[in-house]
Amino acid sequence: MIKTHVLGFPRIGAQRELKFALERHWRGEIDTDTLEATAARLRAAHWRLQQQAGLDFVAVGDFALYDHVASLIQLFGCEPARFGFDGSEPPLQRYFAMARGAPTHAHAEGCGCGATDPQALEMTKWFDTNYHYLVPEFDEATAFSLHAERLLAEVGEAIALPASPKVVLLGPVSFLHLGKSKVAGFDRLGLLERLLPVYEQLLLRLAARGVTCVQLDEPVLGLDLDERWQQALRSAYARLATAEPQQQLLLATYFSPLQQNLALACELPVGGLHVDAVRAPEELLDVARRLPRERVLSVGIIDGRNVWRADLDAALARLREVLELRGGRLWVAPSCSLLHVPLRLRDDAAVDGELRLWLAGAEEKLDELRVLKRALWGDEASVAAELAASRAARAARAASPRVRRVAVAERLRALPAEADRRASPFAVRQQAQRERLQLPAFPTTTIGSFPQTAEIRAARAAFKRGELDEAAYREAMQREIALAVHRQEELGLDMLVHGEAERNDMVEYFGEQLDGFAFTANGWVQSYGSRCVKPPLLYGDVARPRAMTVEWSRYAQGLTPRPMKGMLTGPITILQWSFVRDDQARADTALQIALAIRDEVADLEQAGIAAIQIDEPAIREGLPLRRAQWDAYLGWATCAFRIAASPVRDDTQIHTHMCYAEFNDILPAIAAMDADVITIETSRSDMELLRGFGSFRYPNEIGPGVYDIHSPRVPGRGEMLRLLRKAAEVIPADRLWINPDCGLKTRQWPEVTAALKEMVEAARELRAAASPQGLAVLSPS
Ligand SMILES: CN1c2c(nc(N)[nH]c2=O)NC[C@@H]1CNc1ccc(C(=O)N[C@@H](CCC(=O)N[C@@H](CCC(=O)N[C@@H](CCC(=O)O)C(=O)O)C(=O)O)C(=O)O)cc1
Ligand SMILES: N[C@@H](CCS)C(=O)O
Ligand SMILES: [Zn+2]
Repeated sequence: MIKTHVLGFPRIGAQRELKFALERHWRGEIDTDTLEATAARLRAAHWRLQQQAGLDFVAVGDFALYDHVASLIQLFGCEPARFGFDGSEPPLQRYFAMARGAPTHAHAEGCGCGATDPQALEMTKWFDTNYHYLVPEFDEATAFSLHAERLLAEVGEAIALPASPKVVLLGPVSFLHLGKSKVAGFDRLGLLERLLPVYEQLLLRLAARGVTCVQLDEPVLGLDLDERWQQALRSAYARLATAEPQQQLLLATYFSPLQQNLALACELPVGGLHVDAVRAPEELLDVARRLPRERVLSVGIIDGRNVWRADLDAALARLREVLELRGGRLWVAPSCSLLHVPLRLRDDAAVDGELRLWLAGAEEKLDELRVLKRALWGDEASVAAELAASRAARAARAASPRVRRVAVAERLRALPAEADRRASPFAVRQQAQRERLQLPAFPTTTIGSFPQTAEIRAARAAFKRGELDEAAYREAMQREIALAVHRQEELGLDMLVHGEAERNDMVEYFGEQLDGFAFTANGWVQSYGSRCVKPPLLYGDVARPRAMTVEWSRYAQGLTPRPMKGMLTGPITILQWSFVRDDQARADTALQIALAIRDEVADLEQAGIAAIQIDEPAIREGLPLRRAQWDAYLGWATCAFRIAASPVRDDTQIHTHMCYAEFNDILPAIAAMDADVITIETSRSDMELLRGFGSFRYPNEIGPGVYDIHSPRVPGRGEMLRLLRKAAEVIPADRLWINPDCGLKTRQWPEVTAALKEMVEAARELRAAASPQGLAVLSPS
């Protein structure tokens, strides 16, 4: 029996209905019922799409108002004690308090309650994707209890449709693995025994509600697991297998090969196993042979991480091989949840007719599953037209003259060996840059963006609708830039930025201007909570037809005698946050982007810009999930960065910026990027992340973030000074810069000016404290 299903579906809505409803709710404009009604409408619409495509189940439990891991924290009753919930608060209020750090009661001015609002749960990247989940917090006191009302209500909605629900949950071992031990040395795996009974209760409740299939995602099977975590999987599933009454448990893995966990995954006593046959095609037949015959094998054959139309002939051939080995009990699915692709692409107004045919968003992928199922049922004739259309579209893409540019390949081939090296070592460059820039000790700067105000977005929306002409749009953006420059001068910042007003997004903006990229009108993908991104589509060889940022930077520099940092996004971040071609190695694509950025760097220097920042926040996120592949990736990724960064003179200062990262994993690679200055996100870790840079003796200059930009809270200079003193314990003071953690685009101007004022004051106090004895008083070296 061949069945089709999805592991999860996008939830934000084709017109971002969920985003707008959430933001209205947070502004107090709509109540909980109205928000919930929007969410229910979206779920029903998405289930209908799944039904229309003939899926055997609709996915339930994949929907979340903010994040599916945060939903599990509530489902399992392990909201961290630090939030101080007393049980009287409505669940949704607690949910958003955890997600956003919002106060549990509105502090009136001078309400005197003395409480500091708890910080939101930490956000971190979901494996190697651009989606952020909220990190569960565990300690010895963590207890679990079942709060299944919301999930059971969603199951009820699906049954009422009527549809057959398959409930999708993160499995117990991945849930613990993805969480964080809040106390040093606390072993969260020890909580498994407490957690499993709650999973058992849940399975019973779901069975009682008529749910016959539960998908338990254990993506940690794609990681290098030590024996303890492997053993945890064994004992967890041995126990869940005995839960009565049994429904079919489908264990799902994705994003990465199983490798040393393959035998384990095949042995676990569950009803079925889903594997990612896109990321690990080489393992499929091995799994098909090993998995006991009575179990379901779910083959993730449609790429859930990318937007290209599938090669259905190849997929059918693979699936038939599996069928031959196993007989029936074959399920067909996308490789992972479709959360990571836009809902619909084939009618996107911004994509030209030729390119549209090459694409498949979530809805189009459902259709591909429909075609595959019919063909596998032996009814290939009924889908012959669809198969032919798919074949023709793939062939057209492969043959399209838009994909290949001979000059790009030739330029890469001819690139001199020294193209990824600066002319002189850092010490020589540092001297030249100090002479040119004349900055004070502890120079202050920001990461690039200033608030993307409603006015900025409205002006851009009007420009895109054709209601504002190009000259008027340019003037509007120049006014914003002038405002940002003026405010920075008033604040007394040392190295200025133009504020990125003209950018819709730090990646999409470049995608819109580079050849080889297309962009969508509505290809939104959730990044976190209500925030979305529209990843550009990188379909062909990359070239830069003209300068992309120079005019804005030149304009901004013309407004001030202080140095203005040019602002670019690096090749790996552009690669990682775009939907990239699947017909050539990612490394080759990265090098092509690097050449385009290199030309922009050279043009900025030519325009008199003395410092150029090349952001690479996604370099850590792009790290393969298996350590054995790290060196190869880091080799080409750092090379791509250096190619972009190296065409400049010694006295042009190259900055890079990274946020979100467990930097310590990749310190040698960060050093190998050889940026003159790196700014990093460190404030939320209380500078602990910086220690690695200290012990590694990171050789160049560093700006450890001194305040968290994710919160509207304005930190005092005392807090910043404390962090800076901690930083100076590990980094020589003459190499320290002072800056926020990341860009300020999501913040409001009043918070920004207040926080930066404190930051500049902190720098002044530090300078005063450091003289006349010299900076050495602050520094260990
Ligand atoms: C640093 N981060 C980024 C990641 N990935 C990227 N591709 N870019 C990033 O910056 N990954 C990690 C983090 C994630 N962080 C964020 C932070 C903020 C957002 C965000 O605010 N997204 C916006 C959409 C941004 C955008 O594209 N804006 C466009 C369109 C704006 C829009 O919605 N226009 C309205 C009309 C507006 C009006 O009339 O007032 C419309 O079209 O209806 C623009 O500025 O032109 C979001 O709203 O979610 C994302 C990730
Ligand atoms: N220059 C970008 C970096 C974000 S990671 C910004 O400031 O928004
Ligand atoms: Zn950042």
